[in-house]
Amino acid sequence: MSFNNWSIFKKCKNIVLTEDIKNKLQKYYDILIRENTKYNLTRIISIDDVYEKHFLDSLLFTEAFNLQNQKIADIGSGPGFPGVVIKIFFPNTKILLIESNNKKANFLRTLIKELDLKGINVADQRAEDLSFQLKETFDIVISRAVAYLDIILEIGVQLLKIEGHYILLKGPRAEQEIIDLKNKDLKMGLKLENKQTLEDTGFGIRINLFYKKFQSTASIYPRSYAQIKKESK
Ligand SMILES: C[S@@+](CC[C@H](N)C(=O)[O-])C[C@H]1O[C@@H](n2cnc3c(N)ncnc32)[C@H](O)[C@@H]1O
Repeated sequence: MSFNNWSIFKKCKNIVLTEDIKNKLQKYYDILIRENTKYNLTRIISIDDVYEKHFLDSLLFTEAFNLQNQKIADIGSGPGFPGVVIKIFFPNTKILLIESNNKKANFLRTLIKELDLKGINVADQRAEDLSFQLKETFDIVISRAVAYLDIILEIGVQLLKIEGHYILLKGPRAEQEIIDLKNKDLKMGLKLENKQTLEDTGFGIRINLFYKKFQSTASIYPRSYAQIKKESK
């Protein structure tokens, strides 16, 4: 099965859709469907839905943020969203996919190998456990659909360089999640700089949040996952 509705990518004005990219996306789709029964990766399987609700959705934040050659950590990549899609469209970025589920991490390794992607690696660990080993290493930390805002910010904050950006691809509850933070972002050295509200593509409105790290984060963060979760809404 092949995809034809390329006009949906016109929503992303700063991307160039080359034949190589089109071929890689097709291959990505084929591998995803082939491996889905084994790894339980996604409930979205129709080709049009995967391209729009996974591939395109992983890229829309680039309308509000300039991607070039940054070093990026994608926390909880699952089937590779957004990290693998970013790598396909922005090959000069350097990406670490952090995925705590071993099976999914194995899928990501297979995907990277079969797509012949370079400058992208997989860590099958919890992001918070990498905090001090990879402290202030990344220009960008990004995450889609992994945890409530107060939890995901604490889990990944130490990985981010000072002046780096934490980008959260969130759903319609984002506004409430910001309220529930109760300034925890500022306490950790993060400030909300921009908010991008996108039209509903079937999952409700997408709200992308752009935080900037204005100072080093105190070493009490991240606390144990149990403690973070206990305090969360
Ligand atoms: C709902 S899936 C979302 C996957 C993908 N980002 C997407 O948008 O489709 C959440 C993923 O995050 C992973 N995950 C959850 N907590 C994590 C953590 N602390 N560190 C690394 N991965 C985590 C889970 O194993 C799961 O694969």
